[in-house]
Amino acid sequence: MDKNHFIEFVMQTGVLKLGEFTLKSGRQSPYFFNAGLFNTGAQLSTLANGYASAIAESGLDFDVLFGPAYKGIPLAATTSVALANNHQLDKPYAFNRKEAKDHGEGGNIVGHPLQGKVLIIDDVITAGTAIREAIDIIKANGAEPAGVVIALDRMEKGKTELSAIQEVERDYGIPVVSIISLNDIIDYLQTSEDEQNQSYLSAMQTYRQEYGIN
Ligand SMILES: O=P(O)(O)OC[C@H]1O[C@H](OP(=O)(O)OP(=O)(O)O)[C@H](O)[C@@H]1O
Ligand SMILES: O=C(O)c1cc(=O)[nH]c(=O)[nH]1
Repeated sequence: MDKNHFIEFVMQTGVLKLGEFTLKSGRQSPYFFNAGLFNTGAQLSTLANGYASAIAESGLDFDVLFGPAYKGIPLAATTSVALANNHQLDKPYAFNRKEAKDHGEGGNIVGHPLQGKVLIIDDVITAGTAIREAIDIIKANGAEPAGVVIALDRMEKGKTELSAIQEVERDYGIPVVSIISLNDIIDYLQTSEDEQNQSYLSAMQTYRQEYGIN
């Protein structure tokens, strides 16, 4: 699936919405990507195929897929299925509990132990907080991060003039692979014949000027 088809897919499913939203970072954004709305088997299958292709094309070497709670959980589970079905890559996966369990098997990692090189799979990166927390969990378990795969790179500044993603790549020496970026969404809106889409374009461009890296 190319980038424009992926954008059509996320707009049709309501995952990508244009409007007014408050982000985890406190930023007021004219768009929001809610991966929780990939909520049918067919949608998850299409999404997982997209992630699996991005992983296979990246050539990233890893031992375990890790989906940070909560929205990373179905992403890791379904992408591991797509990697096995489409790419003959049978990789183990894991996810964390946000609150540690103190009975039964205990702990806060579910699935395969975090060992060796761990590939993080998540929905979006804005300021990078969630990814840094995921890397801390991987390191606390004695494993090392191998890279990050996300659906949407919002291309926003992190703590410096670099993007949050560039800072993660610099600080941890790992690649971040994304299916689409903010620039792809703006390009798509620019060529869209839908008047409502067109009307959000200037808000998107203003937001990119304020928080974006270019
Ligand atoms: O780069 P950041 O500024 O950290 O923002 C992006 C993160 O915020 C959301 O997760 P959230 O922590 O809200 O958890 P959820 O998966 O439980 O919705 C989203 O799923 C990303 O992981
Ligand atoms: O920055 C966030 O909190 C955020 C942005 C976005 O597009 N989607 C999301 O789930 N969280």
